[in-house]
Order: sequence, then structure tokens, then C-alpha cells
Amino acid sequence: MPGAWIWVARSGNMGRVFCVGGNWKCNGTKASIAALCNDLQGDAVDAASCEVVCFPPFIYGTYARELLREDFQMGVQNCWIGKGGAFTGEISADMIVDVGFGWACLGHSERRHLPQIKESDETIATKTKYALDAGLKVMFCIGELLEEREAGLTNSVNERQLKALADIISDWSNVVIAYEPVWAIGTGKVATPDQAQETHAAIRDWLAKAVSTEVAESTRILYGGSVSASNCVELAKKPDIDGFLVGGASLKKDFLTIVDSYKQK
Ligand SMILES: O=C(CO)COP(=O)(O)O
Repeated sequence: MPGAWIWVARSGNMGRVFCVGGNWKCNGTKASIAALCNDLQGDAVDAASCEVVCFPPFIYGTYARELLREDFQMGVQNCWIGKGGAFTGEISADMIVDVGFGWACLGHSERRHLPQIKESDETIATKTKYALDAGLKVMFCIGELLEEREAGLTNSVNERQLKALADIISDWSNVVIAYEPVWAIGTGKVATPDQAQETHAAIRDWLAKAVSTEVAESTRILYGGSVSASNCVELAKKPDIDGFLVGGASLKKDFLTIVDSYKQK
């Protein structure tokens, strides 16, 4: 019916499937993961409307896969920059694919900024390209520090981080962007829905200019940073917010409430 078609066209959503990631970071024990997987049992998520991915620590990946509900996908929080070999302590994208995991979360601000890690834009982009070529989907994290936001640099920081990737890939179909303002991560200071929407729209505009309108319209942009059961619905209603990357609340039953916010789109 024509009315319905016009609504879809105006929404500008281009069929982007809502996506929620749970980044467990460096947390968990066998006992706590078993309890969490039990708490996360629930009615199956409609796969055509929402995709859910959990990112446990590497060492618990296989264990978590056995316990986690089947409609939640699994990913890793990092991977090596290229093919495997004499790289002590590293895990390659090919190995991650081999054990059956579909996703990598790359470019997280903790890996960009912690002085013990300090991954550069180029390192993250190169890793992402290798992971994509190996067959993984990538949750590509970007975002500004508090001082950068205060200096009015939010969009230029996001664009610089994205440009490093745009310079070396052309196929964006397996990339999901996670915008995580660093000042909102683990602080309880969530970006307001308007602040998040404004930045997501700027990211989409940049993709349209620097990559293509098709990529801009089809690429999902998730918000991350103190997402909770109480703020997720207002954020999810914003047109350019296509889901969430969740830290602390992904370790609690609240994660299910956040996943359910896809019903508000
Ligand atoms: O870093 C995050 C997800 O990757 C966000 O963490 P919090 O949800 O704990 O703020």
C-alpha cells in the first residue's frame, strides 16, 4: 500500500536490522558466566528485527557458547592484525572463524587509549580489514574523549577514526559502527538521545560524502556508553540509532530489557 511505502522511505532506515552487542570486557568466572547465561534465557528474539552478539573474554568463549542461548551470536573483543604465525599470545581472525565465532569488536576506546595498549587508527583499520577478509563481521568502535568533545572536535575525531578504515576497505556490508563517546563509558554519564542522534547523523553524513550514500543508509550505527534498562528506549527511538554496544549492563539480566528496545523502532 502506497502509504506504508512512503513511511519506509521517509524513515530513512533502509531496513537496517537493530543490533545489540554485549561487551563483557575482562570480566567473568566460570561460575558468573554460567549464572549470566542462565539469567539471559528468554523468549527468542525476532531475527529479522534484531541481532544480538555477546563478546566474552577469549578464554571463556567456547564455554560461554555452550551455555548461552542459541539466538545470541558470539564474538571476540580483539584479534591479531594479520595471519597467524610466530606471534606469541595472539589469536588470529582465521582461528576465530575456525572455532565458529562470527564477530570481532575492534577499535574499542580501551584499546585505543589505555597506555598499556595504545592501538593506533591504522592498526585498528588494518586489523579490521584482515578480520573482514577472514570472514568476520566487525563492530568497529569510534568515539571522542571528553576534552575532544569540549574542544568541539567530536565529529573530526570520529571522521579521522573512520577515514583510516575507509582508506583501505570498500565493502562495508559486514561493518557495524559503534559510536562510544569515551566520557560516557562506564561513567553513568550517558549521552542524551539528542546528543547521540546528532553525532550519529553526522557519522552517516560523513559516510555519504566519503564512501557512498548506499553505505551511509545501510550501515548500522550503534550507540555505546552507560546504556541501561532505563535509558535504552528513548535512545532507541532516535532515527539514526540502530542499536547499542553495552558494557556493564550486559553482565546483568537488564541486558534483556536493552535487547527488547528493538520493539520501539
Ligand atoms: O564500553 C562500552 C561497551 O563497549 C560501554 O560500557 P558501559 O556500558 O559500561 O558504559
